[in-house]
Amino acid sequence: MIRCIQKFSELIRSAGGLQQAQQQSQTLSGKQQAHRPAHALLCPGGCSSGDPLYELDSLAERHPSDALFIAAALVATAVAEGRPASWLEAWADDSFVCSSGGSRWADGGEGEGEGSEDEEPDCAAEEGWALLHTGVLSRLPAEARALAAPLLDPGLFARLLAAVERRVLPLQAAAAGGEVHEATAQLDALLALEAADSEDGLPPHAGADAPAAAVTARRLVCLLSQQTLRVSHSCLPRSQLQLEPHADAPPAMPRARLVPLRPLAAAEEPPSLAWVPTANASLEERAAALRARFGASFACACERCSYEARGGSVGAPLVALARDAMEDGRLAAATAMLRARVSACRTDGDAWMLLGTALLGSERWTAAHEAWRAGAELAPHHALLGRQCRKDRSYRADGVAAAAGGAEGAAPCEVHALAGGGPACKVVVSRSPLFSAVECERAVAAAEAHAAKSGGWTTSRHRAVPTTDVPVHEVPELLRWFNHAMAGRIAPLLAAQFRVAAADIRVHDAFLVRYSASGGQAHLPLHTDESVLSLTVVLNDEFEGGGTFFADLRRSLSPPVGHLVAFHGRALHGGEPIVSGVRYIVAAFLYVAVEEPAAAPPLPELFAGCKRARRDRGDDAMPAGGGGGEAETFCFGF
Ligand SMILES: O=C(O)CCC(=O)C(=O)O
Ligand SMILES: [Fe+2]
Repeated sequence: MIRCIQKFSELIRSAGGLQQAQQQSQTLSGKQQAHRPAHALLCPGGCSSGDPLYELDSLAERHPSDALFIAAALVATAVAEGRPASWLEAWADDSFVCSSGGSRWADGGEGEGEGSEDEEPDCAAEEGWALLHTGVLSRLPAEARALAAPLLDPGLFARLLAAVERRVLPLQAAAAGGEVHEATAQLDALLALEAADSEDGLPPHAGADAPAAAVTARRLVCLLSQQTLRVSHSCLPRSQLQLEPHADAPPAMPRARLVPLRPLAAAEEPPSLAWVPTANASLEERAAALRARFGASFACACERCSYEARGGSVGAPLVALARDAMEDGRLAAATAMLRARVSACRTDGDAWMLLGTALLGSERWTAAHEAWRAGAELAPHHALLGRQCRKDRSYRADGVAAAAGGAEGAAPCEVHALAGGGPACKVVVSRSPLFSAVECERAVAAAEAHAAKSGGWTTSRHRAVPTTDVPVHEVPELLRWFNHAMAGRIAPLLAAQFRVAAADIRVHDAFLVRYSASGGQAHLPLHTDESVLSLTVVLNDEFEGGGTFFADLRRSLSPPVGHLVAFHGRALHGGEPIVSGVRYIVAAFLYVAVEEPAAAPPLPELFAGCKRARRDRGDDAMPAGGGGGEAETFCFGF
């Protein structure tokens, strides 16, 4: 049996997004990469009977409540994180709200309610401490043992157990019984205690700049049912633990649960979690971590280990392995697995779709679109592939590829060089309008009419940094206008400015964006686009503020109606907040078709030096309204 205490840092990371998740009522996803030192100290997985941690596990299991388990987790956390004994003392000794009865663990007078004196003395506290003490010390390096000793004190452990029974078990019961208000109120009190700790100069719980939500996670760890944690290890885990808002209306107690990371690789696949860091860890690194965790004879037999050990194997769940690799950012490995999959099973639409996505993530735009096209032909009933290909066709039909002329006659531009150095590392702004006011008005009217009859503007087509928009290819009038403009006016301008062949420019996505100062979206946070080149076309001027903000330039560019701003997709930029009115633009993400020799990245020399930017959105380069958090990559939807 493998039972694991907790993936603390995963919970903390999940909880970091908790408020966001509550707002967006969506669960967090994606495999978390985490170091789990507390778990490593306590996990009985791989141990056999006689090992103190195995015995502690059995003792905790025999006990009717989770108290022993939780108290041991707290001690292991304190040891693993180098906390002072006062951190555990604060847990054990505070006069924290105690709404339930007394404790069976309390030693002489520590238990609060009636009953504690009368109950049978329970030797599990002593026995539990002895097992914890021996087991944890045996896993610590010699030099860490002296530091851990004060945390492994028997009296402190007994008081901790008492406190867990007093405080945590009622919380658990309240949460389980649906008394979410009661549980939330008590949790708040715990958080107040935590805040007092920090004011006293105790180390903050999850690093100096951890968000407050991380603290919540620490406490919530204690609310988890042991049952949730009885899951075996796999380097290709089926699930992960996540904190989620309670389904009931807020204020409600968030809860942790196992969430699937992917579809089953095989019908009989058992549930699994990764108990060692697996993202970007080699077979050897994982094996070493697993041996350290589960004992010298532990050998992982998961699908990923088997596949990697044999250098690829027939019958491996390639799509599941590829998804996992993509989550870790191992895109070349994912691409190879998916290529193997689609040559073995040419009609696997999911594999073709993912292959395109992996190629896109590697900025192999041409190959990505080609994979989607080939997939749609071979798996004609695959809905996503079908949509993608219809979209690609709509921008090609009478569009960019038809641009006969080269750069000759292209409209002149004002050029702003960006840091990075390559010839494409710049922003260009047309010196004269490319579009008449009438054309722009018509485009806006077409988008508004489409939104009115099709249920409104879309707000979630783009994953990381969504705009409020209407996809150009879904509005025939807009599409005709846009394709015509691309071929005749935009592509020649881009060809002249960015030294690419006009006929090679392809549209990856195009959309008409609406910003509103009075409700709706008023700005777009800093981000990079999923494109080789991007452009915006200004469609109106009935607003104040606004413009396309460029971090490198530290300013917004906001030319008059009909003008175009174009830049390479790696430039960090955003939509400057508007302060009044409504702002409309067309935005387009473009790539350049290349004859791609199998593995070469496209246009290496053109973009040399233009690293894809990753900076905080809260950077002072961003004017008010930028918000906090990470700069994101703008990914398209349909
Ligand atoms: O609002 C703007 O000017 C920028 C829009 C943008 O960056 C985008 O849609 O990706
Ligand atoms: Fe953008």
